Amino acid sequence: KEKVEITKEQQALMKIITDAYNRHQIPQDVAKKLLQDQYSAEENFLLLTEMATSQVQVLVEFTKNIPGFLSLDREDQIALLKGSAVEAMFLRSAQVFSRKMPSGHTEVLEERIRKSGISEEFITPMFNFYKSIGELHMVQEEQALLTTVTILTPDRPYVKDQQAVERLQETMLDVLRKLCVLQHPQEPQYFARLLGRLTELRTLSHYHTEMLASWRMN
Ligand SMILES: O=C(Nc1ccccc1F)[C@H](C1CCCCC1)n1c(-c2ccc(Cl)cc2)nc2cc(F)c(F)cc21
Repeated sequence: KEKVEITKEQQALMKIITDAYNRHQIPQDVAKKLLQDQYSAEENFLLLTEMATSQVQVLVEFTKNIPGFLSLDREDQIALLKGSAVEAMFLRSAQVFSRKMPSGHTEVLEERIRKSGISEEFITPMFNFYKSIGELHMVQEEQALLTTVTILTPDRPYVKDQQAVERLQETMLDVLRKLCVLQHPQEPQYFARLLGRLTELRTLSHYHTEMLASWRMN
């Protein structure tokens, strides 16, 4: 049984990324807003556009703290941000949904989202994803690293130097793999499950344009 050990520099890398991830949170808490009031489909659509816009700004600030990201070709940095923005937003939504809340709050939140204006056909795949993320009970380091791995996806459209992105992603995947083994010793396939979520995330993100276009306005 090989002894898994996170090196000093991997520890430092994880701390930089996790601190940045926690620092660059969404200003106003969307879950709190949704729990406080019931909004019309139009108001919900507006709220979504506001949240998604602020999320992109948060993502740009966050990526500046990923060691090596700013050394990538400038145009590739933009291609990575554009290519991962929707996935990062669904990943953040899933993490918001999976947060521990007082009993009954998650059910109200789910109901408000179901009734927000999203068309029926997307509700099930979306909540299946949110629940599969919730079941992982990720620690914040894993959440931060998973978002980082998502951003550093080499095969995004228009990325020129895919090798450079691949090297960075490999670095993050190595830390994430070790962290998973150490955090979930009783579940050797945990890391594989985690990466499997990224496939589900990509599929969900393909629906994004249609989800917006089919928003049920009264
Ligand atoms: O604000 C949102 N997500 C979000 C965006 C950026 C940062 C953080 C976020 F949570 C929207 C709201 C918007 C207002 C109407 C209800 C859904 N949202 C989604 C979501 C995201 C995108 C599509 Cl196309 C359909 C639903 N899933 C959510 C799950 C939650 F637990 C949650 F609290 C909010 C959620």
